[in-house]
Amino acid sequence: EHRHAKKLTSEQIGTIGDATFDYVIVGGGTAGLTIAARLASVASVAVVEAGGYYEIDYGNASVVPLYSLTKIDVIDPSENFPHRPEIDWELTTVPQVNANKRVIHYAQGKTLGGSSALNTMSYVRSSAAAYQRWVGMVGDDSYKFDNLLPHFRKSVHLTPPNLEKRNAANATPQYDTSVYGNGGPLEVSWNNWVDPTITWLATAMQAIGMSINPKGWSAGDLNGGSWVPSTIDTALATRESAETSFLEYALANTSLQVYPHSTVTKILLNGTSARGVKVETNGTVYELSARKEVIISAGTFHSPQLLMISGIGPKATLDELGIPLVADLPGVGQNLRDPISIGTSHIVNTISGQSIVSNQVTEPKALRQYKEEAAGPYSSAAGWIAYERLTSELRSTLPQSTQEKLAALPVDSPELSFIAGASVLPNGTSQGAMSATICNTFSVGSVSIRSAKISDPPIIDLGWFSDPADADILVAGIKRLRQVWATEPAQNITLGAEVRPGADVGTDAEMLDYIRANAQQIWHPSSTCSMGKKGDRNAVVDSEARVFGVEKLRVMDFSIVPFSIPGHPQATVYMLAEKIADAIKRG
Ligand SMILES: Cc1cc2nc3c(=O)[nH]c(=O)nc-3n(C[C@H](O)[C@H](O)[C@H](O)COP(=O)(O)OP(=O)(O)OC[C@H]3O[C@@H](n4cnc5c(N)ncnc54)[C@H](O)[C@@H]3O)c2cc1C
Repeated sequence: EHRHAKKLTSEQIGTIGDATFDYVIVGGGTAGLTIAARLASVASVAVVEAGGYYEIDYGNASVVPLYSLTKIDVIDPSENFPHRPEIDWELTTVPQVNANKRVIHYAQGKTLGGSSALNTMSYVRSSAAAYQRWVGMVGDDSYKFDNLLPHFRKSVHLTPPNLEKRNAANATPQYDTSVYGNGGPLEVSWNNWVDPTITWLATAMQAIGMSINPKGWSAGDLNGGSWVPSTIDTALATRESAETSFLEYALANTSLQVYPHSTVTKILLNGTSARGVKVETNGTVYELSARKEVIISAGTFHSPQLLMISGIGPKATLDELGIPLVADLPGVGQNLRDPISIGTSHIVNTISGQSIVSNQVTEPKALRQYKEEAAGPYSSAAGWIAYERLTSELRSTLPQSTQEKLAALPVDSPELSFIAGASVLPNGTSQGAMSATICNTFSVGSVSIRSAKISDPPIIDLGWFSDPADADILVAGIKRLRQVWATEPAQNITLGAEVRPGADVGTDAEMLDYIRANAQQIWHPSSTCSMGKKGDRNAVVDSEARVFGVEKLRVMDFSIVPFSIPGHPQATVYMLAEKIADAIKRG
């Protein structure tokens, strides 16, 4: 039941053919729909999106919260990933030389809502310390957490957790109501059901010091543990994305024009001034002109691709491909940061959402609960996340060079995050899982192009472990998680020996090997069009997202975040789009 999919009316679909708007937005994803909705309240705006409605193209897999962990098969990172070209860009990386030459499939939403339509829905802002670091990198105090707070608040409508439906006294979310916001289009709340296995793992993390953070994950302090809020419509227990929030809002309140199933193939320029974009819809090619600005919101991999194809990027790359140079910006595509993660798991004696819905006896009740009450296992996505700085004991086991790198980071920003999860094996057995993810990626990757054609996918090198510090920190992460598994609450539920990494992975060297062979992305890549100060090596846009050296052109999506920020991206993406929309309106 595609409860949310609203078809566009004929007046809301852009007419194919040359046309002129005040603003043309490239990409109807998380950032693109947010900024389009805000600008459309004061100007004429077109948003061009390569995909359609995910609710129609991908069905319940992209709508039912539990499925964000299971049925979204496009998140398979292996080379043999299932092909779903209607909602995924099907990007793959070059072999990762420091990760056993693995080729990684990197899912990215190709649909209205972009990656907010495929993500795991966790809504987690970064730390005040990280935003302070951002202030230093761009030389602009407006990036202090306190100054960003109004923009965070503007996007959100908070619904308090439904404790009756959650029915788990030991999983009552603690949070600071004052920081969320209540007037925005984006629903943020907590799941209507709590997974029992995750409750045990959360208790185990608390047992070794990851105590509950009373303010939760939106107040600028990422330390301790918390029941994580989600972008979820709790009344229906369905995914909230940029499409169900900002696009719906804009369609009801503005005359935004949407060009679905349409691909921007090039930015059009008059000298060094953007004048519009070239678009292709079902083989028809036309131009959309922008009286005021073109805004690129095509995501971390496609925004740099589009800039380079249009002559904005590293001169050497453009020269090699015979692309006429418009602006020599060496930083385009050059500062890719991808946080890396490693998992641990045990067989457990507890039930989980997935074990309930995969059992023929218990599934019908779960389905009834979901359909009739918007509750039960199907209504529940992510659960518990803890953030931590390394304990001094574990820090002292790291190589000196890695300790020095960590010492250069802000003192109150976390170094590892731990996510609790649960899954079911084919024989119906429950498995408890905890992963460790680095919060500050030192390794640097890149995005480049193989031709001037948008249909040729970008060349993506995630650069995994190009800086050995990242692998060292993951070794510390495995050790920390083994301490969690050794606590009484975890021991109460585990059966048999560790499944992953397994008893044969004991020494640091064995753990490093294991990490190179098994580490994964958590789909938070950033920084390929970094914000920075003019002339800085990686700087592509200024603090108002304007592309250096090109007039009337901005990039506004997660690619402009200048480093890998702790936390989860989407809260910051929505906030940034609000902030830049305000700047444009003021300007
Ligand atoms: C599997 C997965 C799980 C995740 N889990 C979480 C999570 O739990 N919490 C969290 O905060 N973040 C999570 N993320 C990350 C988060 O969703 C993204 O960082 C964020 O949505 C990126 O927003 P964006 O606007 O930069 O790009 P996107 O939302 O990806 O938008 C880019 C849009 O541009 C369109 N586009 C690209 N090129 C063109 C073109 N040439 N012409 C027309 N359209 C084009 C794309 O189709 C897409 O719609 C996850 C991501 C994934 C993939």
